[in-house]
Amino acid sequence: MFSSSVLLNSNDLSVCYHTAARDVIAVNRVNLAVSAGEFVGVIGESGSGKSSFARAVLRLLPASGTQTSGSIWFQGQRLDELADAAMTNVYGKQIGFMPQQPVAALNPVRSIVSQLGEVFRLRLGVDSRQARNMSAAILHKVGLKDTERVLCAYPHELSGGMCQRVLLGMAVALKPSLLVADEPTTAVDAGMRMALLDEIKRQQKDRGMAVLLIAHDLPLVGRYADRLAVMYGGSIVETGAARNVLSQPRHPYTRLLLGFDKQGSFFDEERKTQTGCVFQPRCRYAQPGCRYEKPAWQGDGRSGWACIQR
Ligand SMILES: Nc1ncnc2c1ncn2[C@@H]1O[C@H](COP(=O)(O)OP(=O)(O)OP(=O)(O)O)[C@@H](O)[C@H]1O
Repeated sequence: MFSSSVLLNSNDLSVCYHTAARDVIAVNRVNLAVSAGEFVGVIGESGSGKSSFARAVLRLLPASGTQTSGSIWFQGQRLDELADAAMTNVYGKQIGFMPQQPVAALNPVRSIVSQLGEVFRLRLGVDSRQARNMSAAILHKVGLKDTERVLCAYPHELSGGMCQRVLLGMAVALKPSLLVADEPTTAVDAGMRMALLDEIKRQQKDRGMAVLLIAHDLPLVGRYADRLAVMYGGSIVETGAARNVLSQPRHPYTRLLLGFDKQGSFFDEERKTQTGCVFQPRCRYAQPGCRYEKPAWQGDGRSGWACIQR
């Protein structure tokens, strides 16, 4: 179905959380492929399942979360069946990860050089002096100027944007072919948001690295991504080349996010329909059939949408 340049492929991937109150289907049969060197933005409001999808791909789901269907392929190997030791080797070297909360992701009682240098010491077996030099070089590459000060600093002595750049440096330090970034710009202000996305884009171009960026700001991420996948209620409702999705959104939810249509009611987990279209309770174009009929995907794996009305 996909060309040999496909790096990451999720087939029919589903994730469920088991809680005392009920089971939550966070990701519902998601198919998404990322090609080598491609920048894919996964977009949706809070609760749409973006982070659960990313964490399932990385096999970092919390104990209450289970992959209930599908498979995840990366460079020809099936990630969801890989032994833990083999998966450890994938982290950093093949897939870099930028988590959501920059300050929480860094150890507060260790300096940056200790944390960043460890990546080089443990994974490449270099000594402390080499690790320090490599750390300084990578900080410089991700746009941090005063590298000596940053190396000696503790996370609380840096701004949110600087911590994010440190995390970006850690994620790309071992030259992975894919960077997964989960809402990397949530903790920073608007100006810093664009600077950070500029930096991620630069890293993608310079290194020929693919990027899977999880975010909620569709117009903003659309400026950087080659392709967009729009998620709602655990499903991808539309995907396509960023310029096409932004200029001619097909799915009613994408139209809503881009301001083509007026705001409907907000997503309510309780109203998530199991049979019909997941967006139907909120859709201004909904017809009676939408409550019962699951919309078929119109298009192929690279581009398409799921709506019977449009
Ligand atoms: N650890 C968990 N236990 C139970 N339910 C969870 C857990 N994590 C997420 N969920 C539920 O799974 C669904 C998808 O959540 P997820 O965090 O993946 O969405 P998201 O689009 O990434 O949202 P956000 O942007 O707020 O992180 C939501 O209904 C959420 O409440």
